[in-house]
Amino acid sequence: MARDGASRGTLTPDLCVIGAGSGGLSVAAGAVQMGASVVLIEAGEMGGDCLNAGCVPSKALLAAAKHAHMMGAGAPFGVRPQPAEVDWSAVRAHVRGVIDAIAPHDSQERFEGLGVTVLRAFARFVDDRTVEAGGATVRPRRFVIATGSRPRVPPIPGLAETPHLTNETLFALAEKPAHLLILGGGPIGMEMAQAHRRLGCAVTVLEAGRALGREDPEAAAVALVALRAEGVAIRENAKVAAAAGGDGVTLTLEGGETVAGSHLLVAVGRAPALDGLGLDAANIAHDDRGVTVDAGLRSVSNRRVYAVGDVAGRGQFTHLAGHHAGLVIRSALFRLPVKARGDHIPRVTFTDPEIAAVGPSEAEARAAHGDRFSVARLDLAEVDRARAERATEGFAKLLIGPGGRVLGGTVVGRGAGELIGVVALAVSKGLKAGDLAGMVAPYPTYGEAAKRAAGAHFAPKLFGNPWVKRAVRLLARFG
Ligand SMILES: Cc1cc2nc3c(=O)[nH]c(=O)nc-3n(C[C@H](O)[C@H](O)[C@H](O)COP(=O)(O)OP(=O)(O)OC[C@H]3O[C@@H](n4cnc5c(N)ncnc54)[C@H](O)[C@@H]3O)c2cc1C
Ligand SMILES: NC(=O)c1ccc[n+]([C@@H]2O[C@H](COP(=O)([O-])OP(=O)(O)OC[C@H]3O[C@@H](n4cnc5c(N)ncnc54)[C@H](O)[C@@H]3O)[C@@H](O)[C@H]2O)c1
Repeated sequence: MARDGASRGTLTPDLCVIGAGSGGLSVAAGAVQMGASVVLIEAGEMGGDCLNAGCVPSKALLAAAKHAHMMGAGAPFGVRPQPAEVDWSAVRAHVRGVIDAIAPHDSQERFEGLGVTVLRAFARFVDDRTVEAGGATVRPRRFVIATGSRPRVPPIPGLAETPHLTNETLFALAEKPAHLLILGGGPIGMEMAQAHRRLGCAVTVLEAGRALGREDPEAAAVALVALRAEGVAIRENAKVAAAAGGDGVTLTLEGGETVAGSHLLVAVGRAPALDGLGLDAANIAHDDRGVTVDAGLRSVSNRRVYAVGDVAGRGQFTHLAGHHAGLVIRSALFRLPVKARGDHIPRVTFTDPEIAAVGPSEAEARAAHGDRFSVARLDLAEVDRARAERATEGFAKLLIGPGGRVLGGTVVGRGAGELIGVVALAVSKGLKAGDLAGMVAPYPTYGEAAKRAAGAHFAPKLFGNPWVKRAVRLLARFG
């Protein structure tokens, strides 16, 4: 079967999906299995950013780093610690091996086996209903743009000419950085800072504002204390004015101070991948967040077109792209009305301790609900499993709105990413604090934290309440 578009002529499928990353693959797999004809166009590697240069390699690298860290951290458990010896090329092979193990699931062969026509070429709109890719012309009933995002490189004088890494090159780096400078203290910057530090690199993060600035500030503080204690140098409010190469990299801060390192990773956010796609030829409105879509993820200016994932401008997560895919399938194939909500989409930053959240920030919830809003929280120091594992730093915090409804929450600590699932379910289904408090969580698990945080919401009403005490005494008289 041809792997580019050259021999295919004009194709007229139900759906043409542009981009075979998290969003595009989910749309294509779902749609073809429901009977739609699908053309999927991918210019680069099948699997997109998540598999090749994002979630998968970053979490695999963090896993290796965690092992190295644990070897040096046995003392409190009565286990003699050993300094870890890191074999950088073996760590690389581990990361590659994890990608290779997942790749078949996203492969051209698997999708062709499902009945999808896969074109390995760069797609470009030539008019409002036609895309060209390689030698093929595609005129589908509907388009789904799923082209993702690319790393943003800020216009710092000298940076373009200075050798620097991004997520696209970091995981293939052959040599171990002696001193990794990281521009940007968001999720990519902080996850990679901890991974490299634990694998034996010196690491300095230069963040223009507040590190982990999108997280709950109290939760971010817990993670930042841990990272600093491990030796990650984190410089906040650090404005880089110039960059220069040579023997390594030198960054000059506003004010003149210089910071030097062996390598530089740029992780200052993402830009939608729309270059060369020909959106203007197709009357597809777009801005610097991505394709301009309505609540149903449909282009506001070309109704044949949907956008999903990073390029839809509503957040950058694999699970969000997957969620978008489900909505678009419902809309494009079954013509059902759909509305993309954001309030129930969880987010996790995989530092150790992890930070996980869903719903609005505490400040947003307070502004929206005033007196009818409250916070219920539990410190992990009160959870027996956390005590047993000496992982007591952190907390679970629930945001509770009118009528006891769970609006969202934040968990910071070991396993926070697993714990947030139940809070996300509560938000998505409109559950109340009483529902979470009534859940039976197995003992001893971190899962108790969400239940007991919800319980803390009721404790003053139940335990400090003279009416409750009076009722109990009264009922006791009846034997
Ligand atoms: C370092 C890093 C770590 C991350 N970790 C996590 C995490 O732990 N959890 C999480 O949920 N998210 C994480 N993300 C975010 C996640 O990777 C993205 O949100 C997700 O990949 C978005 O999926 P997508 O389908 O929108 O785009 P992508 O996966 O980027 O796929 C887009 C595809 O479109 C192709 N393409 C682009 N233009 C064209 C064109 N004109 N023609 C044909 N093909 C084209 C590209 O080659 C690419 O394969 C991470 C991202 C990074 C960078
Ligand atoms: N665990 C996850 O789910 C995960 C992990 C990594 C990435 N991602 C996704 O990828 C997205 C992109 O991550 P990111 O960390 O690149 O971006 P980000 O936008 O989340 O964070 C970028 C950080 O860089 C800082 N910054 C911007 N310009 C700067 C400059 N010139 N100098 C110094 N600092 C500067 C910002 O203040 C911000 O703190 C995330 O928002 C997230 O959606 C998710």
